[in-house]
Amino acid sequence: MDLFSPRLTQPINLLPYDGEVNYYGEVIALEQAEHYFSALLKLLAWQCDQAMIFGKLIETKRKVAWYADTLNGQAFEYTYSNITKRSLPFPDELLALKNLVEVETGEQYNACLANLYHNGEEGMAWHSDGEKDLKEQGAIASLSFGAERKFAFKHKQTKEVVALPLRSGSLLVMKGITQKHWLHRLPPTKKVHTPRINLTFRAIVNDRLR
Ligand SMILES: O=C(O)CCC(=O)C(=O)O
Ligand SMILES: [Fe+2]
Repeated sequence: MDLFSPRLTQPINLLPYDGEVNYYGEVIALEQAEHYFSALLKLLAWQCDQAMIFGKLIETKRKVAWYADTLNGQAFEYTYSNITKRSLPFPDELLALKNLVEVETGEQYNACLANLYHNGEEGMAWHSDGEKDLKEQGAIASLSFGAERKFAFKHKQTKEVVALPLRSGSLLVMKGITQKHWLHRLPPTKKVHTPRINLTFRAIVNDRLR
C-alpha cells in the first residue's frame, strides 16, 4: 500500500470486528473536489432537516437535500427521524458522482442524502443508519467535500471508538453488519470555521413507491 498517496490503491477496513467500514482515501483530486463543492452548494435544494422527537418537531441548523431514482416518474418516500420525506430526481452533477462511487465500490445505489454543515458547530449525533427503508446490510457510501472533519464509530456493546479525518474528495463505505453493531457521528468542533458537504449514497428498498 502506498501510504503517501492520498488515494489508497486498496481500501482498508477500519473496524476491528462486527462490520466493515472501507476507507478509499481521496478518490477525487482537490481541484475537482472544489469544483463539486461549489456546484453542489449552488445546485442542491438545501433545507433544514426536521425530526420528530417525543412528539416535538425539531429543525436542525445543518441542511439536507434528498435525491433518489424515480420509478415511472414517481419519487421515493423515505422515513427517518419519524418524518417522511419525499425525494427529488437526481441532477446530472449528482448522477456523475453516483456513477463514480458505483465504479469505485462495485455496489449500486438508488438514493442520496446530502448534508451541509455550515461550520464546525454543526455536526451529527451518534446514530446508525438502520431505517427500515434501507436495503438490509446494503452499502452506504459517503463522499466528502470542503472542510476536513473528524468522523467516529462507537461499538454499541464494547464502546470501542474508531475515528478518522474525512478530507475533501474522500470516500468511505459502511457495509455488512456495521449498522447493527456500530454507531457513527460527526462530532461538533470549535476548530472548523468553513462548510462541509457530505453525500451519502444508499440503496433503498421501498415497496411504498408513490
Ligand atoms: O456527514 C457525514 O459524514 C455523515 C452523515 C451521516 O452519518 C448520515 O447522513 O447518516
Ligand atoms: Fe449516518
